[in-house]
Amino acid sequence: MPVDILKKRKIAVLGSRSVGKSSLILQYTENHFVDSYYPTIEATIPKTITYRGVEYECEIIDTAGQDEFSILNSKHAIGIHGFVLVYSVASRNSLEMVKIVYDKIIDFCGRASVPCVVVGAKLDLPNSSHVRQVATADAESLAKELNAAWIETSAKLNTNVSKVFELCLAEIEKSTGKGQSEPKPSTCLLM
Ligand SMILES: Nc1nc2c(ncn2[C@@H]2O[C@H](COP(=O)(O)OP(=O)(O)OP(=O)(O)O)[C@@H](O)[C@H]2O)c(=O)[nH]1
Repeated sequence: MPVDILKKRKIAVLGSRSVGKSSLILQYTENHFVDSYYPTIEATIPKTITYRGVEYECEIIDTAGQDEFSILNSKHAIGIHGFVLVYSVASRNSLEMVKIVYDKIIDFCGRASVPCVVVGAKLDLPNSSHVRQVATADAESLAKELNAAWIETSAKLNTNVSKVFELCLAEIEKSTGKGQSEPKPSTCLLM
């Protein structure tokens, strides 16, 4: 009888400070939301995800918020199968940070592209022009440029939260080469 290969996937969640990375993960893994803000240092959360009838043993890596000057931690680039890049729909800067972080990952890994989902968080915030700073069309077009999936979510209302991780697994599977049984995690570019 064939022995099933345990499908292990590492997913890193990156983006600016306070965009809602931890809240997204907490809602997904523990089904609750907290209004208070506690800056993340770093955490790895195990989660078994069943997607299209297949069980994946995932490690979701929650990271401290990045800015344009932060250096990408090698742990958040090497050995990662898929990336969730989060911005807040109420922060234009945080969308710009998605592109900056993506470019840092690409530079680090020396690959033309990496499996990625761009996530617009805090969808529940009022849709008025003085709150919402990111038009869906702008975010969608950035995701297209990065060859990434895109979705808007609310961790507060649990909208589209599980879809984020399913999309990420779909992107990872898409990147698996023909004849390859398992996707290659990102590696470091040797200079
Ligand atoms: N309205 C609303 N607020 C949210 C949502 N998600 C997160 N928040 C709030 O935004 C703040 C920051 O959320 P975090 O999840 O800690 O953000 P983070 O990106 O992990 O922050 P860092 O650890 O600094 O990188 C908290 O006060 C959350 O309650 C959401 O979907 N809707």
